[in-house]
Amino acid sequence: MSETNLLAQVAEKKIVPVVKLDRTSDAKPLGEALCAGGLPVAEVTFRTDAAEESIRIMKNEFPEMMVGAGTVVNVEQAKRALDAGASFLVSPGISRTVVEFALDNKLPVFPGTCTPSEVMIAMEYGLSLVKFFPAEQYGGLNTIKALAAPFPAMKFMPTGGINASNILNYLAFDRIIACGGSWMVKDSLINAGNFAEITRLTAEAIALVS
Ligand SMILES: O=C(O)C(=O)C[C@H](O)[C@H](O)COP(=O)(O)O
Repeated sequence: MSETNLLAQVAEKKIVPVVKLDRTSDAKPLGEALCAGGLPVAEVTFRTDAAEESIRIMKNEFPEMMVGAGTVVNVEQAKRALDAGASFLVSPGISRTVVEFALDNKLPVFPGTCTPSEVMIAMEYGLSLVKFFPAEQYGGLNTIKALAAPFPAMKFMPTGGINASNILNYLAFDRIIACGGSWMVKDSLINAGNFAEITRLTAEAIALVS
């Protein structure tokens, strides 16, 4: 998928569920739960060893899903994400080697930023969307508004501490195209196999932002 199409899809959905999977066997039911809730999107974080295979499983089982890799902190993980079929990469911070690998492989990449210098590094690479992480802890919407002002072409995807009670505040700012978050896909729900609750929270989140 081209970066333009991917950005359009992310902007349409407005939410990117950030997932941590301990077991690859949860990948299929989680994909099902997200699709059933109306949000066929997942950022599967490389915080666990299950990430690579889970991305592969979700892409195979649900070809319509937009499955990206999160917490990509080095090129080795970026390669594994590409090999598994990830549609995009997200990092908690900005790594030049990860961004260069993504650009060389035409894989959309959304690095984490929270300072003007980091946004400027993203701009040097021609990126048009960055993650703002950790959003709530770094001052939330007020900080994003101040940070966005000098960079009129840059769009932001805040992540960290966002949930059903504050997402609408973020999305009301037109430079924020989507928010990342784990509130509808909490580890505790996944590990308990409570996929019905994941579908319910996902549907609730989609209804909220629609
Ligand atoms: O691992 C990464 O690369 C991250 O960026 C961390 C996740 O984005 C946040 O953990 C999600 O934040 P919560 O919605 O507050 O759970």
